[in-house]
Amino acid sequence: MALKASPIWVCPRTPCSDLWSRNSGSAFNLRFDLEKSRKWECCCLAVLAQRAITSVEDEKPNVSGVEPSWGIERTQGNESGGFHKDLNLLPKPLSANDLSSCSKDGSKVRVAYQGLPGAYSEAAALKAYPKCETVPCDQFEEAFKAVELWLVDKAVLPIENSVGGSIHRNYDLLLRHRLNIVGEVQLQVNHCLLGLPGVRKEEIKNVLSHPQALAQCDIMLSKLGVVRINTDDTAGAAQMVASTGLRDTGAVASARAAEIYGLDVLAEKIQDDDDNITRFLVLAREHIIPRN
Ligand SMILES: O=C(O)C(=O)Cc1ccccc1
Repeated sequence: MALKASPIWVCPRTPCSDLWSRNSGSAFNLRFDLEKSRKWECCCLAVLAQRAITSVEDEKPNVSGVEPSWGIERTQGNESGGFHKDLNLLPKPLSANDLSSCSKDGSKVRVAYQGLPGAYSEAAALKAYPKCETVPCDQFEEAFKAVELWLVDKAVLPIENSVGGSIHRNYDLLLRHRLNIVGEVQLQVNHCLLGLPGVRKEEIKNVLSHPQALAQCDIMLSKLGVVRINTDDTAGAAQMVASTGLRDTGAVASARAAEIYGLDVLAEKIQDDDDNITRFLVLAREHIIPRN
């Protein structure tokens, strides 16, 4: 059974669905984003133009002075007239430092993710861009669309887990959309059993969570003999426990979700495998162009 999180926003971050709703604030958002996208395009063009100028200026005429010799310098005093490559002009490999928290126009990067505040995907977004504005979306599909429509700069998508393996549905999404993979984040996932304040874990009869999270905590949940109920994301499960006020219902989610939704952590690190790592992809409209 898939439950849907009720739309109670505890955290003041902008939910993705709000970005294209018809209220006046969102219309402003959209105008603002279009304006930003224009600025961004101008900025990109300026960068490309600058690169073109730099490349031309860097060009040293070869012997005939006709053909360009970009990236290649004549060796001084080399009688045979051989050439060597200037290694500084070769593209440098990309590194995690290439994930800047600022977009090209200097504004904060906005990163869409599926779920509510406190979801692991949000943690992944913040790991990739520590100062970013995270934008929660109901579904992955919406996170993709938010990038395609220039409402946000990036999206994060869980793609595989060290225990559960590939998340096939998300590979399908990558094929259906034309976004580029511009980075990856690996997140150590420590699941907690959450419940209403004052509840003991023995009182829990039902546990809500994302199917991956429930599967990763199979041993603990079997020991407790609870009924498992699927939700869209782990933070949504925590929010549901908090909003329904059911004392016999718990959630598998992060310690941060417990904090956000005012729940108690009844048990920590309840995943079967201690080394539970999820790999997330960072997606964007633009390609990464290795810098020179
Ligand atoms: O539901 C979440 O919090 C997610 O981000 C998806 C997920 C679920 C379980 C492990 C890692 C990511």
